[in-house]
Amino acid sequence: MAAKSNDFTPYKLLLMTLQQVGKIITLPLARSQLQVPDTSNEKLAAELLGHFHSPPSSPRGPAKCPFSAHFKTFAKPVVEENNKINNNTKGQEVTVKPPQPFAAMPRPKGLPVVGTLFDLMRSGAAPKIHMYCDKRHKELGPIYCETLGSLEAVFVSDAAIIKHVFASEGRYPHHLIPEPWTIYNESSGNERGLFFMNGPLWRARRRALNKVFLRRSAISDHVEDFVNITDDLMHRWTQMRDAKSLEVPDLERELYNWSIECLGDFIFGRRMGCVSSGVSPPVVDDEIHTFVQSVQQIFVESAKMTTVPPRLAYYLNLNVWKRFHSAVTSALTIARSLVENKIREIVVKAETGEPVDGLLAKLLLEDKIEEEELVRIVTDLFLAAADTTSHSTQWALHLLAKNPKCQQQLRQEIDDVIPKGEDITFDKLCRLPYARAIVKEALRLYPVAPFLTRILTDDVVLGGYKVPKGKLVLMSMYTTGRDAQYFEQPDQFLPERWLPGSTTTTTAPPHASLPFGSGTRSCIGRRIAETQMYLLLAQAVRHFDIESANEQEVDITLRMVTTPSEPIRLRLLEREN
Ligand code: HEM
Repeated sequence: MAAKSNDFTPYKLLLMTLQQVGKIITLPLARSQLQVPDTSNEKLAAELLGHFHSPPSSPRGPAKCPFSAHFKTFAKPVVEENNKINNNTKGQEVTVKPPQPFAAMPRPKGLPVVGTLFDLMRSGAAPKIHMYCDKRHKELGPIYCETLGSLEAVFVSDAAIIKHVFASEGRYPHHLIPEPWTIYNESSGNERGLFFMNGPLWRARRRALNKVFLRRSAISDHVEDFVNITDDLMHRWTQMRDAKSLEVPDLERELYNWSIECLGDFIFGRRMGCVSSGVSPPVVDDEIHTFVQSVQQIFVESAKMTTVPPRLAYYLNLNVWKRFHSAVTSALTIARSLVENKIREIVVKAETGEPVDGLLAKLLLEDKIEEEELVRIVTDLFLAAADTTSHSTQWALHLLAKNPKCQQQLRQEIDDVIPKGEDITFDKLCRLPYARAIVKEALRLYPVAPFLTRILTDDVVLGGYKVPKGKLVLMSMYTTGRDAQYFEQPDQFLPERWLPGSTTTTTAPPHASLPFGSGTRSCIGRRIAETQMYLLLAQAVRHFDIESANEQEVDITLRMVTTPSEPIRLRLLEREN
């Protein structure tokens, strides 16, 4: 792609740099640009809820299935009255004063043009923006407005206000799209998949995909394959551990490949070859190998553009932009070929009267989504799935490694629900409340998307201030998840806080921890991701006693998503099975 360097003056370049540097902060928020279920799917949600086994009841109400909170958001959108009543954080109703103008909202002092951008740079820039905003909330309260370069946003860390943001998101929720991806789409005239769509098209596609992604049978049919993939990974880890340190090299890549393998199985109905059961590298054909590498590269290069303003990188055709551009193009090209092959297979089957099923067949034949659009949807599903699931699983394993008692309790639960030698099924995975609590707790402490984003589609009163339509709202989920008013000992890993009857059972409102977002644009892959994570954690503690080999505290570094500041190192001591 040619650089658009015409019409440049040094002054323009400087101005553009200042403007664009401000946008760097949009990048770590990237994951929150993905989202969605559909409020109109009440029937589907009710049907799905009906299918689930109910775990024991909690002090806060009747028993819930692991996914019920998620589906209920589709079934019954919350609507609150805007100006008359406000819920405080304890859920009590308080009469509020008439709303104040937007200009009265607390703001940090900043410079003209760049706002407080230099404060952010001094605090570690984009990779540490979750900490920067956490500090701001402590100074300015649960709602404030800040201008960082060219980006003005309202930051919110109060569960009741967050709930109200989602209740006001309207029929077509709007979120922030990461800038490199917007530029790629604009410059190549390329349209993209679900999380780049907006308005009625997004809604129609989301409804079609909800039917596949949220149906119990859609996931349960794949659990056997997920079990085989995870078994292979465990065998591989057993064999590939370093003889002395017992560590698995490059855990991040191992989990990344596992997450791609599971999603590939879900979408294409076949193994991709990214996970082998032995030490040797997986036998994977060149096309899939390049696809996986390209998808990963897209994240690596996007993350680098948190320090180089993306539009500047694009205009100057910098190497980082060239690599990003070529990775996206390559991923789209290979996704096209994978989808085309699958379509050919479906057509042949349909012609010979063989039953055709699976995600692509449904979208193609029932929902009449065209091939080109399917390519975009599939590519973006891989983008949304791979890093999120692998990093979340990595954090959960790290926390387990540091908490041997939790490992033991998980092992006990698994042995009770799935005695050794019995098949692992979706139903049984739904009956592991402690595994579920571990995942919830890991995601509370390390939310993949530390900020959820919405661009307001109407004027809304938030926290007593009139916020005009079109404003960007960033919900600081990292801060809310670690807020002592919601969670006792907020920095401690205490999975039992999510279980009924424990001394630490949380009474936090649901919007205090939303790792998969909320409302009609929340994560469509939640059930797949959770199923995969329960399975992997269960298998891992069955096979190994896990110890942490990290010598110092592992911190968060945002690289588009919440990632560890140094590689997670696990020592895997094989257990007698
Ligand atoms: C632990 C793993 C995962 C986490 C923590 C996660 C988290 C999220 C979050 C926070 C959002 C934005 C929600 C909002 O703004 O309300 C989102 C959206 C999305 N996620 Fe996930 N996700 C995960 C796995 C997956 C998987 C496995 C897939 C695909 C199968 C997926 C596909 C998507 C898509 C397509 C969207 C955008 C939906 C839309 O715009 O309609 N995610 N995810």
